[in-house]
Amino acid sequence: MISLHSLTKHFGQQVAVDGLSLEIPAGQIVGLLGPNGAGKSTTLKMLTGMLEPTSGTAAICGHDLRSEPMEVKRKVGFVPDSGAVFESLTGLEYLEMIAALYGIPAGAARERIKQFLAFFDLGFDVLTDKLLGAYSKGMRRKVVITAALLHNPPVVFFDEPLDGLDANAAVGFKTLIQTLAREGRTIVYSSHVLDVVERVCDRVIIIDKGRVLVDGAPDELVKSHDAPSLERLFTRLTGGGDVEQRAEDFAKTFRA
Ligand SMILES: Nc1ncnc2c1ncn2[C@@H]1O[C@H](COP(=O)(O)OP(=O)(O)OP(=O)(O)O)[C@@H](O)[C@H]1O
Repeated sequence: MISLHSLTKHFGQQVAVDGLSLEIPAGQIVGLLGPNGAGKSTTLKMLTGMLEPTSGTAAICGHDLRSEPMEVKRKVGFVPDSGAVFESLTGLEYLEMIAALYGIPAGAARERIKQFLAFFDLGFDVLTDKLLGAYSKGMRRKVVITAALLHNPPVVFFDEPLDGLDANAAVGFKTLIQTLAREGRTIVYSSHVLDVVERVCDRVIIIDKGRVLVDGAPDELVKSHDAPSLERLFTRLTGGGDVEQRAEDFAKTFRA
């Protein structure tokens, strides 16, 4: 469903993504993890057509990123970590604009938007009474998630999707993505919240400096590395093994 072939991105001298090659089949929820600056967002931006690779390529549902960029965009939904939206539109104006870009008829789009509102337990007026710039962070995130899923894409990329969602919305969201995957959609989920990743994802890929460190089912990775949890495995692999000791030592420097 998603194939990466030596996907690479340089920013000047810096190598952000270093020859990633991966196969992700339909119906899988893949957690893409890595420390700050590892290359996660850059990878997702290339896979959604927002950044051009320096070399290598990828295919989504058989469509090549470079030669069929519009087909790729039709097949993917993306919730970026920035949560950026057009702040001078209302939520409804924004979602109707997104629906029009994907060629969804106005009536069908309105019905679908109402289903998302019901899922998030929101009234229709929240989409009409304010500009997006005045929305709370969680409300904006709900609109961005709706926008990413409105055209019913077979592949969805989430970059830190729970950021700003309240506990109820987060629980509903986790169930939603697990159900979407069971129905054959492919989900790539990038997050720093490792206990959620451990519970939700079928497969975890940890990258650092743009390269894959480990790739496998979370429980198997934890077992094969003899680690107590995914969080511990992550810190061990990414140079954070002594983080607690360093935090303790640093805290002592605050003593009067
Ligand atoms: N537009 C850009 N111009 C220059 N360098 C960039 C740009 N975008 C990303 N980088 C660099 O590429 C590297 C990878 O960044 P990226 O945002 O992909 O990391 P990340 O794994 O998503 O990190 P985080 O967990 O902090 O969000 C970083 O060193 C970053 O500074």
